[in-house]
Amino acid sequence: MERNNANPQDLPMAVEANQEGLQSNEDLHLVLVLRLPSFNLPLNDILRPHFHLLDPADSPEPACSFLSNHAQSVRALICVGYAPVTAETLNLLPSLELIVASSAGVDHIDIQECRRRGIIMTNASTAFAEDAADYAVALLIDVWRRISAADRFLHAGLWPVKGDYPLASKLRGKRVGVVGLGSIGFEVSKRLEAFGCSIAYNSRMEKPSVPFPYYANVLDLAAHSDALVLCCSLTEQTRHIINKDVMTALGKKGVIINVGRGGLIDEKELVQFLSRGDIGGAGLDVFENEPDVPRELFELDNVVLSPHRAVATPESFEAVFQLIFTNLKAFFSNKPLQSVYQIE
Ligand SMILES: O=CC(=O)O
Repeated sequence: MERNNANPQDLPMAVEANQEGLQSNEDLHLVLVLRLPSFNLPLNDILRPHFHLLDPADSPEPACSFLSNHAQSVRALICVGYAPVTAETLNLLPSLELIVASSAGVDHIDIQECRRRGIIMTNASTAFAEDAADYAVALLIDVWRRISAADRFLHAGLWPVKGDYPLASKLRGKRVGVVGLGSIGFEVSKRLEAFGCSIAYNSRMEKPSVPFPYYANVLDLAAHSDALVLCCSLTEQTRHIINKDVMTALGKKGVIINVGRGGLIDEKELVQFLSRGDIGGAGLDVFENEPDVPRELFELDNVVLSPHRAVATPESFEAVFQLIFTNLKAFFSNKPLQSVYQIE
């Protein structure tokens, strides 16, 4: 999947030219890049003047032997997109200290093995937060106001035939439960407050600095919400956090928006609940088995579907490249990292 078609020279990167007096490739810090070959970002071109990049995808050698032969002393790894970083891969990298992920979600990385090894991880949710939040709110407005469904009604020429389109639902006054109040969830709550919604949240821990009511479990949050917006990471603890009981608690008018990961929802149950009208609607940017989307969802007018695009704008990719650069530079200069992913 091509994530960005921007040319490196078009990127208004604030990455200054080699200010540290690095003269040759040998002077540059060694960084391993792991990416699926189809992931073709201009990131390597941007980083190459500053770091000595090892990219197995550019080599004819099989990845395993490339890592064994060339990556024994690598201390920093950039994981581009959703390239899996398994315990087996990590075993081939005995000197690894840092993984810089270019994504917000890190469920493709064996984070427990990282914790065991004391490997620090950074992710990109701060760089993606605004775009992901805009998209989540857009999906919610779309479901409540039935914009995509009304669009289909007009495209099908049904207005003159069927008359006025049914009324939809107002945002102001609705209770929205945000699941995961990290950088993305926080941006969602700021936006929805401005629309006159009341916000409550569930997160790994209560956040004392946040004025919204906290629910320690999602079931209680669902029982007190008109919509749930899922913004949390997919981990062993959050897999299928939205299950049958939570959907029942949310109720027949309840709406679910997911910009996190498909695995946060028991998708088979969701399809059943939506098909029976046991919840009110859904806006889904992510799915359990992407790019496969349950076909039943295509038939439902109260469901808005999107192909995992919530975070993706050229501007957010620029911010991610900047973040990756800043974190790598800080790491090699023994300075504090700009963003650290807290492994539980
Ligand atoms: O889903 C997108 C991401 O995790 O960056």
